Amino acid sequence: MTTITKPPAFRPFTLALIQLGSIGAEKSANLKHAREMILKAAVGGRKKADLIVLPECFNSPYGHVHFPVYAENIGFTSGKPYDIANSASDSVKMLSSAAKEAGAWLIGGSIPERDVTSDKIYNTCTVYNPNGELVATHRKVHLFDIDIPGKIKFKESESLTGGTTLNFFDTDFARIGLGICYDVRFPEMAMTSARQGCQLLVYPGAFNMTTGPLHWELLQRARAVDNQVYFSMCSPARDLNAGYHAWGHSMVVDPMGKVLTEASENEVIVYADIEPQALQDARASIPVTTQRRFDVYPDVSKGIQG
Ligand SMILES: O=C(O)CCC(=O)C(=O)O
Repeated sequence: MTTITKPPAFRPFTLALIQLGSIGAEKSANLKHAREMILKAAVGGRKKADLIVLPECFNSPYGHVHFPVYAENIGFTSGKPYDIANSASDSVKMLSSAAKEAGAWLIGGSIPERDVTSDKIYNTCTVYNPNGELVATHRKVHLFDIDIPGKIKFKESESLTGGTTLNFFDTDFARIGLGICYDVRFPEMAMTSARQGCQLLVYPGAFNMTTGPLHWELLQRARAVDNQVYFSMCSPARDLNAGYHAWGHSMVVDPMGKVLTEASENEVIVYADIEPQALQDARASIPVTTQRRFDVYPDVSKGIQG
């Protein structure tokens, strides 16, 4: 059983979401554009961004046929130093050097990852500190397999495997929990991260034109209010010439469920100031975190991980 350490002191910081556009077939062009946008995001707000986020599947078109073609070997083991210079992943190398140049923490959206030992492919988020070190990864746990007749059918499990761990990382300003897109529909995951001390949960995502208008904001506000945490999802920009039409609307929600910032559907960088006081006020005024009745129902966050 892993012991969960005390989270770092929660301090004010600036979060930047890159709603990336122009994601095409050429991976090197996608990486070049993402790099330029990371450097732009670092300095483009009212204050310097402390944490920058890219969207789900930022280095390739979105679709199960593309994942095996664009998949890269990363080979990260949690808790062990990672040798960036000898990484087999061009995306990891770019993200590492961009985080270092930006001098900011970076949640590198997600990329298709091929695990060399098993040959399985995962939808994987990688995280970098301002020195460019790869400090955490998250493999999408819940695969996006849905079929809404006449609207959208998508089956990630045709080429991907679901991850088996929940993941967070510590910065000098907050503990941040990770998920990817469809993971947001499973409240147990966000609840577990919050109970492990995360003050902000970040899920790179790419909702669509059917579930986006109905559920994108609803789910984020629900997860924020359930857990009295900051919650954020970062989407690609909508491209009607692409095979998959992303909803866009990258957003940041505060612990009371208020939307602090929301993108349109175009390429844009949006910023939010994260204030610990808002989390403390929410928990003090509506004290659900101390009113839970584990004598009536079980604490499902126990025993999942930790
Ligand atoms: O849950 C949804 O409606 C969309 C999920 C999705 O697009 C994804 O997991 O990539």
